[in-house]
Amino acid sequence: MEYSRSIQMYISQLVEETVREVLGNQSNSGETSGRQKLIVANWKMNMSLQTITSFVEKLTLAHVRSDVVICPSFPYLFPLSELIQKFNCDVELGAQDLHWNESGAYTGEVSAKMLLEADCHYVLIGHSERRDSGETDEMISKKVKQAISSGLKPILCVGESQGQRQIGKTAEVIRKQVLLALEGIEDISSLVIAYEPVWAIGTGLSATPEQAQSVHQLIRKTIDVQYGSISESIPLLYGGSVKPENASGLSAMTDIDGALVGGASLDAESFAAIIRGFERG
Ligand SMILES: O=C[C@H](O)COP(=O)(O)O
Repeated sequence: MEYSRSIQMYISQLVEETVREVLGNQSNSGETSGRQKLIVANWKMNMSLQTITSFVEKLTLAHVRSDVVICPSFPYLFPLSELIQKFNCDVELGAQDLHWNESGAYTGEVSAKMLLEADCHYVLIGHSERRDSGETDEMISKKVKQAISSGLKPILCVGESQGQRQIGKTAEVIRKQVLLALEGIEDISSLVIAYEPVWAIGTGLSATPEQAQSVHQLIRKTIDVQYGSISESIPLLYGGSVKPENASGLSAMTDIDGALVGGASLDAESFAAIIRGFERG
């Protein structure tokens, strides 16, 4: 009797060790990070007053569980905020940009204070479409500082071009973009980073989960070297042709904590399907 109990204990110990070993080896999938999934819609210069109403209504009915943020064009922030309250929709608002100064003679710009008044909690900074229009790393860094000091959560966008990837410069470009954007910033507890390879944006050509994971790992490592263990709590989103079909594959990667979705976020059903994909992954 005693003998069979110790065999049983030995077997269950062995099973436990094997399970631990298998899980330990699955560094790229299935591991629980403890980070809540965050799915962000970047509507860019799209939608209308009419379409945002039906969008919020449909998204509310989809009853998604993840943290969801919608970043509309500036004029839609206030009506969207009202719709979110009206339908009791569990999403937060983000802006697509901000200025680094508090106020002044900056025609066409929007301040952090104005975004907070419009009920924004997040703000995209350094999107490649803005970098393309002349936004420099220095401007991006000032915007990140302004967002953090004002109480907005910056979603810092980084990503390499196709040419940079082809000549093997991806790691160098990403590390540089991250470090320059965070130069002189001590408190990064509210930071979110989105990895968006430029060649995957709006092209239908998404990075594979493995390609994205390897850059996300590099970003986390870069933050770790500079800031230590807080790197483990920074949400890292992937963006670039995210669709319902590739969401769960991306989400299964250890360092992919959510998505920044462009085109596929314009339709409430496809956006909800992406959110569900991330919840499954
Ligand atoms: O901000 C979103 C990204 O630019 C991705 O856009 P996309 O999903 O249309 O490729």
